[in-house]
Amino acid sequence: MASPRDISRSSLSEPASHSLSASPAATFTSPPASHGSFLAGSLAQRTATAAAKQLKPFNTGDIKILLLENVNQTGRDILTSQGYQVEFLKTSLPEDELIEKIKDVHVIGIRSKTKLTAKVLQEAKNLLVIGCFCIGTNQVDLEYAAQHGIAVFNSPFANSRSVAELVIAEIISLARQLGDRSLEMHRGTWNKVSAKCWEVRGKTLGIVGYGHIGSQLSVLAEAMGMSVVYYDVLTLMAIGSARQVPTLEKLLEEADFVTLHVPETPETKNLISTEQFAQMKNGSYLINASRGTVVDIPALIKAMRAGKIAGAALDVYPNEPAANGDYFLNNLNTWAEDLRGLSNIILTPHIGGSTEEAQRAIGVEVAEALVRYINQGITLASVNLPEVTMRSLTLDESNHARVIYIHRNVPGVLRKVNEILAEHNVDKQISDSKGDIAYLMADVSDVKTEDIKEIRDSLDSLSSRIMTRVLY
Ligand SMILES: NC(=O)C1=CN([C@@H]2O[C@H](COP(=O)(O)OP(=O)(O)OC[C@H]3O[C@@H](n4cnc5c(N)ncnc54)[C@H](O)[C@@H]3O)[C@@H](O)[C@H]2O)C=CC1
Ligand SMILES: O=C(O)C(=O)COP(=O)(O)O
Repeated sequence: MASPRDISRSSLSEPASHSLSASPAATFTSPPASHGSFLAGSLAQRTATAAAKQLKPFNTGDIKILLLENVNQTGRDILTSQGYQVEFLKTSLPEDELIEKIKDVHVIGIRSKTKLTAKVLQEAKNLLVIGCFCIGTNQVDLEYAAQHGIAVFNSPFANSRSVAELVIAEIISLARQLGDRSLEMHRGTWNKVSAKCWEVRGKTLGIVGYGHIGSQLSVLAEAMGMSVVYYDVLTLMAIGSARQVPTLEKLLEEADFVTLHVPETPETKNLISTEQFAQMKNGSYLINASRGTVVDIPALIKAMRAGKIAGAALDVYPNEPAANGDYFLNNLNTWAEDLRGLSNIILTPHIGGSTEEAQRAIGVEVAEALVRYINQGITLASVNLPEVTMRSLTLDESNHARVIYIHRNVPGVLRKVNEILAEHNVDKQISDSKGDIAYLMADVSDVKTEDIKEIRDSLDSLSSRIMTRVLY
């Protein structure tokens, strides 16, 4: 019986194609009822990248990839150069269209907008791996993906500097009311004022979440003569003269500028709400370039109308549109009109990580992780599967197969797997677990096409199996 992630035998009889330009026609088995195994090649097809002296894993032209949300050209080039079939869209998709498209693909690449919920992922019967071409992975049901053997990769810090620089710009812009002055000039009004405009030198910046972005920002802010305090759920080493404070309340009491750099979690939902605004200094400023759910926006509107908060910069919103255009926030959020009517508020369309440098670096990092996973089964830097790596097989090892067995982490599995592999020569084997998911990789030598089928079928029959892949 055909297995869910099998590529059909008819396509396997064609030679592997790795051309840059053409997407080879590939035949796929129709989507089966449940997740299962992935046979990615036959022994007859073994070929190699001459330069790298590495074995090509299978007919890469059979792999279908859907890239959404304008993933950078660098990433697209890396994926197409492998010979994969790459479909590219500039926007994210509404849920019904996403469900239709995801049914067919082995790989999906997204950014922060596309919600890969359990409802969507359960339709993705062929899906092997998700690439988040961004930092945040809150838009993906990571647990569901792990339980179904779908690896998830992201780019943990390639856009951190871009976000930190945007925040620096916003600190000065808010202190000098630059947004309002510029708008007035655009409307033809000359309004030269110094009242309630400040230097940032000597002021205190409070950073909530001292991770990649928060700590980078700390360095830049100190260089401008600011004092830095930070609050984090972890005890973290201070950079420069920054100082960790024990509670969020303490930070809010001390800071002239509060900036948020936490992930979206149940704990960070409405982290800054009415009570927290009351704890902030009179005339202080709030910046949110983390996730829209972290700030209670109606409470912010009230605090700004009351003059408690002198200015704010928001880059992220609880509901964001799928594509660029003349939407505005009003269609998605009831408070949008009130927000737009406030003074000294900078509203940007989630551009914290949107620089050429960041997008190029993310494209390369995530695409390379996808290629390593698709071709070699390497899970290094995966956010939801155990990290397992083995070196690539070389041309001299053309009679090898790489067996990947993703399984429930229950007692006795290794014994059963080794009984299956015992008939062959296992050159290398490595296995690791993360929670109740385990990942095993073994390189087996002197195997024939029939052996591969037998190994795969035997592993598929084990009750612990989540997914089996046999490469080469
Ligand atoms: N606006 C934009 O374009 C971008 C937004 N982001 C957002 O920024 C967030 C932060 O990014 P990174 O600094 O790279 O993440 P990170 O994971 O390096 O740092 C997050 C820090 O927040 C801390 N934290 C978690 N929960 C907390 C809580 N309840 N209270 C206080 N601290 C808490 C963590 O311990 C960690 O130190 C991302 O999760 C993403 O949502 C990231 C990149 C671009
Ligand atoms: O990297 C992140 O988490 C971001 O928020 C940036 O998202 P984007 O790639 O601009 O959709």
